[in-house]
This record gives sequence, structure tokens and C-alpha cells, in this order.
Amino acid sequence: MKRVGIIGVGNVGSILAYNLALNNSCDEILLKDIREDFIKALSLDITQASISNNSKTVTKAILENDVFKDCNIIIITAGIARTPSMSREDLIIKNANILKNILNDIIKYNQNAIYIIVSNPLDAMVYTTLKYSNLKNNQVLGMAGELDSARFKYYIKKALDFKVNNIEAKVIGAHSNFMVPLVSSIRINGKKANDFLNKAQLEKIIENTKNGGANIVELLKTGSAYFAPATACSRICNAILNDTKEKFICSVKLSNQYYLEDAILGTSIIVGKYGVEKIIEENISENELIALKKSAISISESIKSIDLLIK
Ligand SMILES: NC(=O)c1ccc[n+]([C@@H]2O[C@H](COP(=O)([O-])OP(=O)(O)OC[C@H]3O[C@@H](n4cnc5c(N)ncnc54)[C@H](O)[C@@H]3O)[C@@H](O)[C@H]2O)c1
Repeated sequence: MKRVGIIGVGNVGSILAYNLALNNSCDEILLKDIREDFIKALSLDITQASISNNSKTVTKAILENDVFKDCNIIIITAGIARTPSMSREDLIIKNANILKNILNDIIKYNQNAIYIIVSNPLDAMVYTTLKYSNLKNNQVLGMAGELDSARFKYYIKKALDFKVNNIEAKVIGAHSNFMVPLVSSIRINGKKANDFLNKAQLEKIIENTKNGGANIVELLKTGSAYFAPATACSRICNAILNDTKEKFICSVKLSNQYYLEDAILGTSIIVGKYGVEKIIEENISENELIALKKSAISISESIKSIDLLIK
């Protein structure tokens, strides 16, 4: 029996549940939110969508935490989302408190699941999860690098008038303006970035990638992006459920990769049934390494406020 729990079923959580259900990814999806009637409605609607799509996945609304005991994966997307005037950092104390309370309620029933954190500020929430649980480092991963990389690829494709399909590109580091889009990682039809894009174009692509989330927030006015985040998250879930050992970029606790001991930030990892099965150090340029160090410092600064303000 494969079970996925989703705690916090707003925009990201509901699209994630829908995605997993339609694709027959697991036997059961358990939804929990402070909006109880809302998740009861969603569980009916999504299960009926499953049936319509010949998927066996059943989605259930959960009111008691002990039901999460058999989940293979627990995804936490609870919290408040950014509004146009807010940075991800503004969210930190509010969402860290929400996350700490959820962990307090859930971990005692399930210490074996892989926990995927989505709530922002992402890297600080991964830290909060590790700090307020006894989960092992491999059990906790934050979803963001896959989303930022999708945005990086989008702006590369856009600069090339969407005429090229075969694009590889990675964004590592913090899920914030300190993210590190790796120009060294870009491959367009197997060739390096400089064969297709000049310096000014690359600088614009990097700037757009860093502002990718904020642009959507600005237009939506009432929240942040959800289709691309939910899609990235469902791909990670499928890798865990099917033990695929695929490569993803997720926020995890490093163990001296990039000379960064104990830092939490987005990096390439291999994902399987044990969660983070291997951390991969990409071959990055010296400038990218400098940017990554700044990224790690920015995360450790935001983590300080959690240590100071969360009792
Ligand atoms: N990591 C990423 O790349 C990424 C991308 C998009 C959004 N996010 C973040 O994910 C979070 C969710 O985004 P969203 O767009 O789905 O927001 P949303 O407001 O639509 O959903 C949040 C949900 O959390 C619920 N909630 C609040 N407190 C709760 C609690 N104590 N227990 C259970 N549920 C609770 C709310 O009722 C709501 O349904 C936000 O923090 C957002 O910033 C992260």
C-alpha cells in the first residue's frame, strides 16, 4: 500500500494531490488542512477525477493525525503564501511556527516517512524541520531547485524563441534572490550556452530566473505560483514511491559538499525510497562557487531569526 500525506491543501497542495491522483501514483492520498470542509470537498472531487481517469488512487480528508502513521511520504505545504509586498523572508517566523506545530503533531506517529517541505522560506523551513524533529538528514528534502531550474530553462527557451527543445540547466543554492543559476550547467542540444547566447542575454536570463516567482506573485495578486511547484513536487514523490534513483535539485543538509559543512541549500541529489540517497557536487566555476557561498550565508542569516524567535 503506497500512501502520501499532504498537510496544507491550498493551491500547491491541491494541484499536487490532483496530479498524483490522476497519474495513479499511489493507493491513497491523505489531505489535512485547517479548512476541514474544504478538504472534504477536495477529497470527493479528486477521487471522482481519479475514477474518471481510470486511476485507483483514493483521496481522503483526514481530521486525526494518527492516520498519517503509514504514509511513505508526508508533504508539508501548510503556511501562508507571499503577497506582492512580501519577500519570502517576511514569511519566516509565521511559517516556522506553523511548521513546528505540525511537526509536533505528526512526527510522533510517523518517523519513517520521507518529509518533503514546500512552505517558504524554503531553506529555513527545511532547517526548522530538522531542528524540531529527530528525522535523519536523508528523510528531509525541500522542493524548490527543480522549480527554479524549470524557470531557468523557460527563460533560456524564451530567449531562443522556443525553437530549441533539448535544454539542460540547473539552479542550485537558496530559494531566494541568492539562488545560483549555473551557466556552466547549460546545455542546448548538447552544446554550451556560449554557442547560442551572448553575455547580455545570459545576464537577462539569470535576472528573470531570480524574479521568476515574484513576477507570478505580482500578476496573481493573491498568492504565488502553484502549477509548476506542484508538478516538480509530484515528480519527486514519484521518484520516492518508485525508488527511481533520479537526479533532482532539492534543499538538503550538506555534509561538506562545496566546502560547506552543515549548510542547508539546494543541490543536486539522487532520490529514491530512502529520500536523499546521495548528494552530488556539480562541477561549478569559481564565480559560481563564490555565489553559492553567499547563498549559504544568506540562509544561515535567516536561520538565526528562527533560533532567536521560535521558542
Ligand atoms: N518551495 C517552493 O518552490 C514553493 C512554491 C510555491 C509556494 N511555496 C510555498 O508553499 C506554501 C503554500 O503555498 P500555496 O500557494 O499552496 O498557499 P495557500 O495559501 O493556497 O495554501 C496554504 C494552505 O495551508 C493551510 N494551512 C495554514 N495553516 C495550517 C496548519 N496549521 N495546518 C494545516 N494547514 C494549514 C491553509 O489553510 C491553506 O489551505 C507557502 O508557504 C508558499 O510560499 C513554495
